[in-house]
Amino acid sequence: MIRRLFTLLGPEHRGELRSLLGWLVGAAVLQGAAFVLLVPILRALLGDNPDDVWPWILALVATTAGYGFAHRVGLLASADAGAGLSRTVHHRIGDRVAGLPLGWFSADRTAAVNQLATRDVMDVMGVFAHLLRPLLTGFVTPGVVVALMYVFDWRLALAATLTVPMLALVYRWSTRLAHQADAASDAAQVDAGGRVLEFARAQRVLRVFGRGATGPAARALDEALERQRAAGHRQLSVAVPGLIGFAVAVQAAFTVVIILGTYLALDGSLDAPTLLAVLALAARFIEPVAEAAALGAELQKASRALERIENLLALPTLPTPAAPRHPEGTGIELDNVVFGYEGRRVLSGASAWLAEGTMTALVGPSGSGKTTVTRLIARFWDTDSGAVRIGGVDVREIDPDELTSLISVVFQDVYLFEGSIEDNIRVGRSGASAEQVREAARLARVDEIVARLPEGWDTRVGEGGSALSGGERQRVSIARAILKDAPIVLLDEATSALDPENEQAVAQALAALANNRTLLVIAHRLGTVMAADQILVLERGLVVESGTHTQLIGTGGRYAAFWQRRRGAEGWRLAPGTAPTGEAALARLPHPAAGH
Ligand SMILES: Nc1ncnc2c1ncn2[C@@H]1O[C@H](COP(=O)(O)OP(=O)(O)OP(=O)(O)O)[C@@H](O)[C@H]1O
Repeated sequence: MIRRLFTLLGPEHRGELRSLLGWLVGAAVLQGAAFVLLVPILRALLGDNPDDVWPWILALVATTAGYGFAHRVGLLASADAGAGLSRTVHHRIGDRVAGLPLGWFSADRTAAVNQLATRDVMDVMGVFAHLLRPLLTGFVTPGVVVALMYVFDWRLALAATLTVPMLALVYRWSTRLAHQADAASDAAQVDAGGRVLEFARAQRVLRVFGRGATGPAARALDEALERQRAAGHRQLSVAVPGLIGFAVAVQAAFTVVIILGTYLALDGSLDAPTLLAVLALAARFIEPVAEAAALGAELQKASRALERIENLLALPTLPTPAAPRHPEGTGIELDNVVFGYEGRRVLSGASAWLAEGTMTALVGPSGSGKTTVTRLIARFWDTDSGAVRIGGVDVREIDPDELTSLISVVFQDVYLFEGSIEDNIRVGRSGASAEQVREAARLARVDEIVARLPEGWDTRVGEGGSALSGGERQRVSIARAILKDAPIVLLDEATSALDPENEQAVAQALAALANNRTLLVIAHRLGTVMAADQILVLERGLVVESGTHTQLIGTGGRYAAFWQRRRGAEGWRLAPGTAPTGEAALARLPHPAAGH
């Protein structure tokens, strides 16, 4: 366990931890020595020459002072090590989580990471802060006593030594029982935690259907909580016999020593003062040893927490290039890209070229992999085969920081942080001046939103940005991207129905963003599709058509069929600001499954 902790913490903490261990072991050894000094002191006091006691008393004072000092330094070092450990482990977890592919973050795993970063780190930290000292005292101190007893009476010392394997066996049995019970209870607890999260997240949907407190989600939660309660109960009933068993074993071991001591004393081969001292020692030891046994269960718990942390830290992150290359330009190439989620193929050889500084609209039926294409360009995942290149360089060979600085992503579901609109735009570039933020806001027409808000720029938008409409949130997000000024923009257009004014504002914001940038838009509005330099039609995992609106209409393929349909649709006018929302329209692109 200690070795695993050393590995987890890395070489920078090694010296500090070694000295902590040194002080704690030193304190335990001195404590054992101080206990054993009772024997010569009692012998001298009760012997023929009581004045012989003084050197022993001096030795006792020196040993006790040494123990006090080492104990104090050890205690302080324990607390420091605990705090340092939790900092380091939190950083390690943070670094690893930041490098994991986004696909890893399912609801269950998010709950597990939550538990890992809070409870598990605390449990592991507790090893240094609270467990190590009493555990060492419980094991090292009696060990030292037994070893030193050989100096005074080898027979009693031998008897005490012989009880050690028996104690060790019972101890292992008792901690194994505790381990089994705790593992089951931990699993039930994580499950219940996950269900609580799920229940809270699903509230909106559940309430719409009027099933908040009685539906299947609530039942699943109830059942998970019941399993947790039952596991807790089982945990106690399984672990308690082990603890009692160990306490009985400790008592038995000392009873053996005392009986032997009494026998030897009656026999005349052991003097009364030594017997008295042994009795005193025996009485003192039961408590720390039993306490250490109880802590063994805690140690097991910390060991399991440590294992979960180790497992997380062993997860493969997206590999970073050993010798990063700089892209030349911002043209994007999809070269025979094959990709699937957990084995389910989404893209099966998609190829396309997005010329630098142009706008490409990506269209295709729902689920055809449009969002996936943008994720692969931003390297949220790596392709299974084929390559995504930016400026001629495979994204896997570009330094991750450089890749991040090259790309702005505007999601469809824009998340706004608790704070003012200004704070939210500044996320794009934290060092931007107030003027730069205002200019970006003006270009994305966020200033109009600000004008109608009660406290203007200082209005707090609230977590998630619920104070703003979907189109307005997307305009804030576009302002972020304008401020970031990355040469590549990947944008998932808002599908929510927009009023004509908002529609026009979003279109203008997009136009401002497109300015000289390589822009890929998952287009849901026909106006956007029309404005693109190039349209890519994605279907069955392939780019089945590419070209301008005029070219694609001319070839009479998928896009043209969709277009014909739209032209026939009632009320459809192709003018900016009045185009019908495109999601429904694009969803009617002929789908292979529909036999087109
Ligand atoms: N994280 C994920 N894990 C597993 N499957 C996923 C994940 N994300 C998307 N998928 C699946 O991959 C397929 C393509 O999804 P993607 O979101 O790329 O399609 P899309 O064309 O953008 O769809 P839409 O227009 O509905 O947003 C879908 O079947 C989807 O269910």
